[in-house]
Amino acid sequence: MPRKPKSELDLDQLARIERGVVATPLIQWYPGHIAKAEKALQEQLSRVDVVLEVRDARIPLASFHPQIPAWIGTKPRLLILNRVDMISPWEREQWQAWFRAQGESPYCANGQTGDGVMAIFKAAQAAGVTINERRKLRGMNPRPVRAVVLGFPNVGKSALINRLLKRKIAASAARPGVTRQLRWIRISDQLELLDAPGVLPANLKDQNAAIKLAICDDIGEAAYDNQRVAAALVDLLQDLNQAPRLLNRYQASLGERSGEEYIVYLATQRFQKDNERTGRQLLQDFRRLALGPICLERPPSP
Ligand SMILES: Nc1nc2c(ncn2[C@@H]2O[C@H](COP(=O)(O)OP(=O)(O)OP(=O)(O)O)[C@@H](O)[C@H]2O)c(=O)[nH]1
Repeated sequence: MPRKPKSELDLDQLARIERGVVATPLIQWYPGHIAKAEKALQEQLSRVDVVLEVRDARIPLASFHPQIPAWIGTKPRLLILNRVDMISPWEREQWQAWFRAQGESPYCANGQTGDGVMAIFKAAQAAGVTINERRKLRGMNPRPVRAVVLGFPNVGKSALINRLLKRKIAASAARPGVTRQLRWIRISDQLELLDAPGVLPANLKDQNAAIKLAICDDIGEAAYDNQRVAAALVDLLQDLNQAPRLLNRYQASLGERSGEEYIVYLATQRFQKDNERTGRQLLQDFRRLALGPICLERPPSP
């Protein structure tokens, strides 16, 4: 049986995206909430010396927030790939090499265990040395470096802050949208951090990125259909030659099925023909590592 082509944007949906309606075929999010969060954040950004940009290691490209470069201008920035425990060591090496080739040196971290956090702490403090040297020249007293932690919802910003602080101060939970307010937190005499709510671009036109964000639950208060997003995950696993993981987990082989067909098939085999529940379960299994550590993106070829 030939594989079915994946669903494409229909013209009406494309037109809505072009008109600036915040929508993608699968994912819909709420501009009011975003605008409010962004305004508050931009007000604070002028006070910030260094930016810690956190991305999800499972989707290092899709979790790039397109507005961050414009927001931070020339401020120093540390790139952090968090959730590195959720990808394989090989995938991690591939991505580090790719970023290095782009002139970036990402810090790899695990917000749950604190691995990699000390290096970030030191780098953020080091960025402040120049700032205080300049202040000294102007006859001003030194002050702690002010850093902001920025990234999509649920990428692990608060977990990283808690690890930096060695205690739980920032609310962190396994669902997006936990951090609601901007808050300055003093980490040490040399470092203050601004914990910001996860920020979503008001206008994400790349539907592939939106789907990956939804698969990883990095999309905040968005509405989407679990069944279709799970089908997209199956298609992605197939493209990454990772379909055997589905067989291992569910004893149901993908074969030549499309993602959508697989969900229906799996629902029949394992979930009393409940397609929605099957989609939800598959997404949950991926997010809880029941399918094993997997990076959903490969570094682009040079
Ligand atoms: N496996 C794993 N889980 C992590 C990691 N970092 C954070 N988490 C978990 O992911 C969930 C979300 O983390 P948060 O720190 O709340 O994420 P956030 O970016 O602050 O989320 P918002 O408040 O929505 O912006 C929590 O359950 C964390 O324990 C990591 O590196 N690996």
